[in-house]
Amino acid sequence: MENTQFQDDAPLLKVRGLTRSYWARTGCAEVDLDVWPGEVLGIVGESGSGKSTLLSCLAGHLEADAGSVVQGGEDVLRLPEPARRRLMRTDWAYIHQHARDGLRMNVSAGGNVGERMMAGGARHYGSIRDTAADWLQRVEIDPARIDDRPTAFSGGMQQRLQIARGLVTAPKLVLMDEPTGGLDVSVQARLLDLLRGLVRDMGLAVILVTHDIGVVRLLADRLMVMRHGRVVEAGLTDRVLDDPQHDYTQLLVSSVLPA
Ligand SMILES: Nc1ncnc2c1ncn2[C@@H]1O[C@H](COP(=O)(O)OP(=O)(O)OP(=O)(O)O)[C@@H](O)[C@H]1O
Repeated sequence: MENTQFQDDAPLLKVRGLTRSYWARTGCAEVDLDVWPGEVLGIVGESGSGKSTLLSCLAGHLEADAGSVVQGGEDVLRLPEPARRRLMRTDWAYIHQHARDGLRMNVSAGGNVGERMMAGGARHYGSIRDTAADWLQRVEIDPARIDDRPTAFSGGMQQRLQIARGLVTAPKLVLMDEPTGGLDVSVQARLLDLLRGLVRDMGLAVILVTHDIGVVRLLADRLMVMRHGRVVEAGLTDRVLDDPQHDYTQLLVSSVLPA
């Protein structure tokens, strides 16, 4: 008989030994991490520390050289391509730094959200449109703009639309790559507030890559610090930021390192 107690206590995602090189250069090396349901794991490090390589391997945008990424007893890295794509369209979401990488710019705002619902099996046009309108409202976009294309939106609106598109299927896991990067400071603050509310309300598990300590302080429950492709320190966010153990983390926290 299966041990349900154990299953309830199991991490949502278990990553072991994830490694990816670019010829002789290390992208990320032997990364281990667990993500628990409903928690935000922040990954920080200076430019070139391997954050994007790690996230890209998890998302399947990049092939790992070694390691495993286990969800529900299955190694996601070894899924056949169609199953992997299905996972990314339904149970997982990826929020790109640049909204245009995660949106279809020549499709209406409602179409962008509806398309993802349809990939998850929704078929009824009326309810898809209603849900899309609800989601626009949820991310503070006027639902009257449902038929506008993202090209007519500001950068902040585009990012909020990308978030609506990603979250409409209530994914189990959201991978975020610098979700507030490249936006004005005031727009960033509003977006962070919105993200924090959505993460809390939906109980989302998130892996959040950023070089911005302020972003992880606000959003992340736990933190992992990377350097030269390896994890140098990990722990509860407050502990890592307020009492960093590793010299590199101390430098990072005191913002001496370049972004
Ligand atoms: N396509 C590539 N070809 C060769 N080397 C690469 C490539 N992409 C990344 N690298 C190297 O891998 C290492 C990790 O880079 P990565 O982009 O993952 O770091 P990062 O922490 O995400 O940096 P950033 O914050 O600037 O995006 C760096 O040494 C980088 O030069």
